Amino acid sequence: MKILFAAAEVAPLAKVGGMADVVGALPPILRKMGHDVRIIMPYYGVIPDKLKENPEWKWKGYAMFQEFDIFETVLPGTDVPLYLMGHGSFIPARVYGGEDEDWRFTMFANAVAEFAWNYWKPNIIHCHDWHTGMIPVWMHQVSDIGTVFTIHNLAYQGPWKWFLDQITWTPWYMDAHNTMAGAIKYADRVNTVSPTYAQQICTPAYGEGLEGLLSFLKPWGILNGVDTDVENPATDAALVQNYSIDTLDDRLANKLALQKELGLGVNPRTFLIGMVSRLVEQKGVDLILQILERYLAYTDAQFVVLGTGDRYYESQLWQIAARYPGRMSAQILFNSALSHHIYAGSDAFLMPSRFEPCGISQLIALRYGSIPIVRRTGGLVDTVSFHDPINQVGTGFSFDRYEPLDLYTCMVRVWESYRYADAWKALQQRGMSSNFSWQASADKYVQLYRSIPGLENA
Ligand SMILES: Nc1ncnc2c1ncn2[C@@H]1O[C@H](COP(=O)(O)OP(=O)(O)O[C@H]2O[C@H](CO)[C@@H](O)[C@H](O)[C@H]2O)[C@@H](O)[C@H]1O
Repeated sequence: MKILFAAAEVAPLAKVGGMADVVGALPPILRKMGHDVRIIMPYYGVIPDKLKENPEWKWKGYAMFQEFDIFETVLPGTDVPLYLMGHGSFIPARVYGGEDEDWRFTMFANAVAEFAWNYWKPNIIHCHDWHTGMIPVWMHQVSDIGTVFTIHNLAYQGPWKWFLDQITWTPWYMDAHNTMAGAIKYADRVNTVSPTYAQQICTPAYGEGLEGLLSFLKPWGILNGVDTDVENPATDAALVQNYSIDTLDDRLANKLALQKELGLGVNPRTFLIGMVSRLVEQKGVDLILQILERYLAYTDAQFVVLGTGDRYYESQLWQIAARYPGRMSAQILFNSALSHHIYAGSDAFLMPSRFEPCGISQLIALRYGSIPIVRRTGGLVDTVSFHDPINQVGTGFSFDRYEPLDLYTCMVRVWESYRYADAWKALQQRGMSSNFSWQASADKYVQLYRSIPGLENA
């Protein structure tokens, strides 16, 4: 099967969150399974520094009255052909933001459609989030190119139809009020990234206004995986000490190094909670802010947070950290190496999300032996099971209601459980041996592609 992945983020070249991990990890596996998978993404100003060789110029096309260039290279560390769509609006060193964001990504979507019509024709274009949402709308009447639309974040729905009408060609049949709604309505198949979230978005509580459409279409839920080559504590070059499930005691060196690196009190037995996250409403930061000071006052725990996002959350976390020197560190930046220090050095990993399509951070935490503390929602339900110390089952701690008290009591429970070193070690080992490799997900994506009429045997 010929499959073209189109996305705004692809790891390791341009990553803001988990979508980049997915689009960076799934194509190499599908390629190993024998499919001709290629990726297309915008040629951001940050990319040239991350490539060893200059990409080769291949083709010039036109989209929304703009000329764009197509360059070809391979996704670093893989044999997956990668096409970079070059246009002046993508040169600034950012992925999202800016006043032209809606226009810029709609033009990218249009360029991908032109590319697929005129340069390399796939059987399927696999689109990710609203940035590529107009592709299924335009391809709706093209019989030999199918479309799959994957929802990573339903909260961002892209430009409204009236704006699309002004900037681009919206087909006469497009009966949808914004880009995301159009993608959902006209894609041949729609999925999201976990079975539980696939059900939740069919309800008003999680559907972001699209629950009617979604409950009618019943999206597939295919769980994300984790890239086991990249996210591997036994080989991770960012760590001061590599370790595995069999050499778990070696892990401690990473905790001591993290405490030192971030100016926390260096003590092997002090319970250390880590968090690596976009600092946005979705991730439950408001809940944390309501209880954090009380928690730091009641326990001796340390807390490290790495992330960027909403200015209010950034400054609140920073201010609390300033009030608790040696106990808390707020790192308001994006830094992959530091994120790995946190996964490897923290005892527990906090993710009290308001909603969570799947979540990759908790999967990385499990692999690195940091015990997830999660709210039972979306993909967190499907990936973290409740720790029961008596029966020695489960991989993490969770709470149900989106309430500060529920998070607080859960975090106190975790702090107390940490004192039982043997049970804690067994819990870490169960987490580290859970299997969330991409292969199972890749098999399901192939099933999804083949469920499109005409592609049964492709
Ligand atoms: N400041 C920082 N520095 C370094 N690394 C950082 C960082 N902030 C975040 N990261 C990294 O970004 C990734 C976050 O991925 P998640 O899937 O957990 O959440 P996200 O909401 O971004 O993804 C969305 O898309 C994915 C993919 O489908 C879904 O799993 C998820 O539920 C959905 O919200 C992790 O690899 C994490 O380590």
